Amino acid sequence: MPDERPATSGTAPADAEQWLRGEARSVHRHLRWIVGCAAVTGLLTIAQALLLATACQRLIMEKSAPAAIIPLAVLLLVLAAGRGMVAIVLEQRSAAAAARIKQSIRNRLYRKLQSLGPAGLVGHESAPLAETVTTGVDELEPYITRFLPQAVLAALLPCLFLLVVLPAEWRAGLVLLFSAPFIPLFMVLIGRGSERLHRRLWERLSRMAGHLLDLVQGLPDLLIFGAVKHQAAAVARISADYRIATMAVLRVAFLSALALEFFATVGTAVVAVIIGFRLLWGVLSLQEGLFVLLLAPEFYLPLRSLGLSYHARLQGAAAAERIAPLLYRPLPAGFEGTLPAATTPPAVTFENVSFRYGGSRGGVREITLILPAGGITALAGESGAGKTTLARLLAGLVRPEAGRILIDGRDLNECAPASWHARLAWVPQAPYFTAATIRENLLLGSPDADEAEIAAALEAASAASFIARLPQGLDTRLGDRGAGLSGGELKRLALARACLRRAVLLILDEPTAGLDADNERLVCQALQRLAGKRTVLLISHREATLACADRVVELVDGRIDRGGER
Ligand SMILES: Nc1ncnc2c1ncn2[C@@H]1O[C@H](COP(=O)(O)OP(=O)(O)OP(=O)(O)O)[C@@H](O)[C@H]1O
Repeated sequence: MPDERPATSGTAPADAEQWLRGEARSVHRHLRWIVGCAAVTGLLTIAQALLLATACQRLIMEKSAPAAIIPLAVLLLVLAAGRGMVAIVLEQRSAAAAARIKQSIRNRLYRKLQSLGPAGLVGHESAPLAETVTTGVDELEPYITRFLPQAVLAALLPCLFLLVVLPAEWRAGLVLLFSAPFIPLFMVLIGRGSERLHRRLWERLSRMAGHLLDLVQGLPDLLIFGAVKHQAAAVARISADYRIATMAVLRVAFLSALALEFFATVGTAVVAVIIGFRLLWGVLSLQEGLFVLLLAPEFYLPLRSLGLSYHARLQGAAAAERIAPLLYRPLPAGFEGTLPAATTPPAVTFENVSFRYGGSRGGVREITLILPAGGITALAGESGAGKTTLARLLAGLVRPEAGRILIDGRDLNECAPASWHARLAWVPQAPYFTAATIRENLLLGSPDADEAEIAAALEAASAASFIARLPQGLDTRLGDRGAGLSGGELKRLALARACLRRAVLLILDEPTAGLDADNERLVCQALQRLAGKRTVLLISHREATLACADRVVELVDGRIDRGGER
């Protein structure tokens, strides 16, 4: 069931692990089952030890016939089966709790990323973000399915065992009582060092993921430039870094397992020696001695398992440290406002707008410009002059550092990106296409469009003719990033997609790049038909395209060149 909770807001928790435990509380029904299973496991273990000790007492000390202990043996088998079933329920409940928590966190993360949009995610690279939403959320699972149940078992079972061992043989009970704290103590001491290692492991993993993504996307260029060997060496280096970081984490995990085994073994051995002497001196019955001896390893087992799952704790805590700040990342001020739905084209005013990438590079400066409602305003200028930046500012993909953009007099800064995006359509320089059919790609921004609307949009973007030539027409499947069509055809498809959207503002970045003169003329005619009902911002280097605009504004080095206006 989808999580209907709002994308997380408020102040970020100081301790990410505390946040994760808070999340676990949302599945308290499952957690109660886990605690119940832990208690039942403890009671069944005690009963098993008692039955086994009684059976041995009767067989060895009281020389009973084997047939006399058959009921005890049957009961033992029933208890063993009971323990197995409780273990299955425990596992099922922990897995169900983990699935619920993961689904809820993932939903909220997606919605948070959507609310933040590109403007709110400036400074975040996409590969680590994708890693956080996918692998990062998965890494919470061992924390919930292994560490949390083990922590409950480790808190409950040893106390339960001590309660029955102390009255039976208090000396052995004291050995258990005083040796037990060493296990969590060493677990924490060793674990502290490995927290840093876990963080380093994650950094290496995201670096490797980002590098591999770049590599796969740029493979054709790398092949042509003959840089594959060099890149292969870089991949080998990054993978080696990751391997070294993984080995360091595993070394600590093995070391901690060794320390835990050592204390548990020494503790059990001391209990065995005490019981041995007390049996020898005849002050303890075989039944009592065996009962205590059987419970000694069971006493350490939950503590040892907790120690072993400490690795899962660190892994989950490291993942929570990446997820919680993202979930609680504040929306930029004013992002919550919504623009009312509009059917008329807006008038847009740039008032002294400045933006520089990273606060220092490129961008635009002190732009004052009016895009009249329903008109076509074109931006011209040399490469790097700031045209795309202005389009990105208008689309709300980046926010002005100074100045304001007014939509029908309303500051764009005060509006949630989603309500603004619902009003616009845009054709970027490199439009996004996914591995799906042409129809699915066309319907990306307007899922309800019917056949007649699709046909009209394709006609307007002069895309109908080339689609008609494809054997499967609109049902032709495209590859990744639109593979299967030429650059010019993809441009026309992107334009058709923009026409299809019932938007009141169109932003077109080089819509005619890659088109021949005939198609360019057709697209310009279509644009003129679209204007009137839409405000259009058109970016182009081509004179024939610029000619269809009502007004051409020239950008030079990030500023408007008033002398170049046409
Ligand atoms: N992501 C970025 N990080 C840093 N600087 C950038 C970034 N994107 C663009 N710039 C810089 O901002 C300036 C304006 O870039 P912009 O893409 O707006 O130019 P443009 O006029 O659209 O160029 P073109 O016609 O080549 O597309 C350039 O100097 C560019 O180097």
